[in-house]
Amino acid sequence: MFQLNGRCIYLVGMMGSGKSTVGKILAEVLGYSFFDSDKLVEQAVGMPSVAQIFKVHSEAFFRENESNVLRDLSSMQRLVVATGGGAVIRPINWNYMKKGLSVWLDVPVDALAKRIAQVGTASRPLLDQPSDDPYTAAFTKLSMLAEQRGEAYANADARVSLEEIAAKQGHGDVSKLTPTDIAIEALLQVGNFVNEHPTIHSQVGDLQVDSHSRRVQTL
Ligand SMILES: Nc1ncnc2c1ncn2[C@@H]1O[C@H](COP(=O)(O)OP(=O)(O)O)[C@@H](O)[C@H]1O
Ligand SMILES: O=C(O)C1=C[C@@H](OP(=O)(O)O)[C@@H](O)[C@H](O)C1
Ligand SMILES: [Mg+2]
Repeated sequence: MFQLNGRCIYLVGMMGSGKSTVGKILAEVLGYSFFDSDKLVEQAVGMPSVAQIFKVHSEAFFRENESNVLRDLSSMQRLVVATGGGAVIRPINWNYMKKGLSVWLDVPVDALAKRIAQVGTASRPLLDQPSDDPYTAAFTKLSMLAEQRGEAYANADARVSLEEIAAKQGHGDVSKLTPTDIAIEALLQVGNFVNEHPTIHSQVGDLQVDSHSRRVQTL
């Protein structure tokens, strides 16, 4: 059982880790609104895709707009925000995200590359290497990024490790985990963090997570 007091939840993690997919489920369960920061940057810039923003402008231009979006969101309440995978590399973004709670979706690189190969790399400009097949392109670049960014993701308040969930479920296969399994673990980890870092307590709005019955109840 824990209470969020309307604090926003920011999902961080590598491309393909499921931030956008799991974020929508979390928002629904919590009665929060969902925002995808990539979509908000597209709207702010007036372009239809992140890929086009990278192409017409630059990664630096995208990062500047990404920070502006996170700054604007940080003054709001009751949001689940799926950040872009690179949001963690700018310290200023942590100033914004620390106004709420951050959750790292920690997914093995091989699983990330398999997911991305299924949908293609076109929408993720950093992975789009036309000379390679999509799995190899994604795996090679993601391995490098994971190495560079590992410590930045570890700044998050809570970590959801797919390897740990799969081990708990007794099969060790992360590809069997559904977005719902991951959302439930995220709620449990957020609950642990909130309970270990108590703020002023009130009974109304407390959340009770029961991972066996898969129920989340607002008291
Ligand atoms: N638990 C999961 N199992 C299998 N595929 C998933 C899972 N979560 C997300 N995906 C798929 O992986 C891809 C990347 O997910 P997405 O939510 O867009 O990640 P992110 O926003 O972190 O880049 C999407 O095609 C999505 O449908
Ligand atoms: O990791 C990154 O640097 C990026 C991740 C993307 O978002 P997703 O993590 O939702 O794919 C998007 O912001 C952009 O292509 C850059
Ligand atoms: Mg996304």
